[in-house]
Amino acid sequence: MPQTYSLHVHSVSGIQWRKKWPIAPNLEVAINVDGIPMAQTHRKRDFVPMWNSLLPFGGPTSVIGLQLVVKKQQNTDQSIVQLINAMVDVYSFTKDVNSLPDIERIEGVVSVIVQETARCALFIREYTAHGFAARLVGQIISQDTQKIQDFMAAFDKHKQSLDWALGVHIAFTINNARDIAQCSLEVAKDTQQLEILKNLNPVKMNSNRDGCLPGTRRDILSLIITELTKPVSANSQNVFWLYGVAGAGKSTIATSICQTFNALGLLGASLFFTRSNEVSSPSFVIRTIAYSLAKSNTQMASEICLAMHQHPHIIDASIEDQFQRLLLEPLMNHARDHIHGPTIIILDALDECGDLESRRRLISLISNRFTTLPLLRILITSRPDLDIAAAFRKQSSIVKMPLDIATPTSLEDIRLYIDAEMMDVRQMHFSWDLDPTWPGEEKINALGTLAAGLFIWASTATKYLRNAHDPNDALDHLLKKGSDLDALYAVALRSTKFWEDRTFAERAQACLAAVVLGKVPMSDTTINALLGLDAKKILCTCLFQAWMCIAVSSRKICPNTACFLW
Ligand SMILES: Nc1ncnc2c1ncn2[C@@H]1O[C@H](COP(=O)(O)OP(=O)(O)OP(=O)(O)O)[C@@H](O)[C@H]1O
Repeated sequence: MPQTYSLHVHSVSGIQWRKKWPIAPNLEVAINVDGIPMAQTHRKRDFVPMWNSLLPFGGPTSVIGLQLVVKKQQNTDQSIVQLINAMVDVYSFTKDVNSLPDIERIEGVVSVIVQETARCALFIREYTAHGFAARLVGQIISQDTQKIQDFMAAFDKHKQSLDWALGVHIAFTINNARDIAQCSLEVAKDTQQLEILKNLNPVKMNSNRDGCLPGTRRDILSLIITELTKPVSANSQNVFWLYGVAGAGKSTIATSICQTFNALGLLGASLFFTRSNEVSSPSFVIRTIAYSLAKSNTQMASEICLAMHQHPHIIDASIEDQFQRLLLEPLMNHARDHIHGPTIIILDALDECGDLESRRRLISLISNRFTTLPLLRILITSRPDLDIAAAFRKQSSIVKMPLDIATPTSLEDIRLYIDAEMMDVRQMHFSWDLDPTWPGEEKINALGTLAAGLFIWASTATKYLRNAHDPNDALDHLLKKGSDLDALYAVALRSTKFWEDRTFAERAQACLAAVVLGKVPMSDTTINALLGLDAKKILCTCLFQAWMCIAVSSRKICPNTACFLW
């Protein structure tokens, strides 16, 4: 089956092939550098200049740059120098790029090599930024020597695979090579250990989602990857909070980050909470992270099994105890003997994990204690719900990353998304014989304006068009009707659960109606007067998202929206 590939280059994390849209008649290659589209081709001869153009970002140039730095700083550390030479050696094939027989033949091997390069580069960065003084006196920890040897063996094997792939046929060595590449991050194979670990009773959350459309979210993805891969030093921040309104695209960004680090073998755990799912409970969080970490690293598996042996009732203990015994202590023991690249933990949609009451202690644990965890970098996404925002905002060691829907880049991302989705709509409705440029730039822009930076609106609108009988009619209807965000606002407002308080609901109803009918302006003073001080905070929280959307897009709220609430 012909397939499309895009080659993503991150200046910090290396290169990554991503399979996308298995519909192209030919192999199609798109190159993005740090998310910025550079080129796209169907033909091999176009691939050569593209490949050359990315060398400064992820190819030999940066590897050689790294070599110089390390050599200068650390003449005595021959093992690392040898490792870097092995990396450079593997890239020597790029000189022969003109003689490549066929991209398809080598894509698998190249994919593995670039992933391995990224992991190796992260290891070297960590290595050079960590415990440098100790190595100046010639000390190198035995585990690190082993790790360097593993990397070198893997590069050697990749080089052989590449020669083979170039000379013989399609590179099905990928599986074999990938096995070797992952040898330093072996899963816990010991069946006895696995049996013990199962007692953690972890939950499985569906992470089978699509990440960002290539070309979208490049700024924020690049920023997050850069932050997550910074070498850890004693005072560096390791918890990152990406927050934004409902439907802004947070989970999709988290999915892309998850896929990137999973491909690099650096993902420790990922939990995607959903409100409707009973396993999205705060009580499962710590033990599920511990289980995933153990599965991704044999030494951590041993440490956690030991902790479970020493504390047989840990599963029934408080989450604070679980944090101490199953995460903090094992990680501390592990960190003492190993230098690591980052291990990434992703907690997506924290606002959907339990409710205000049940997650109170988890939020406190995250804001006060997660920052002390060695080795881990933790990415958290959520709406800015009051409890989460209050706890995280006051904690200076948590990095706050707002996902602003009103920026020109967000609006452009949505436009890109609508454009790509329209291609699908055209293909789906081929019987209408739509023009290849349908629906045209003007209508795409109009849809983008209506979406006002909200991906959820754009995705709902394009779903509606896909399912419509006559897409032309449906599109005109949609454009005439304006942005029917009522349903979306209703979900956002209702999800706050404050509506169960009858007094509050009645007051808010009156307040909202007055604002909607234009009797009073929407201002803090009005809200104060109508709801009283106590309710002000609540109102700020629960209407924040919806009203912010309206303010951004300069649209008026429709009275029907309010009707959904009571
Ligand atoms: N960069 C993107 N590329 C393609 N689709 C996207 C992108 N961002 C968001 N979407 C689509 O928009 C919809 C909403 O996005 P998402 O669920 O990530 O928002 P959210 O901010 O996590 O919302 P909530 O707070 O309600 O959980 C999804 O259906 C997703 O497929």
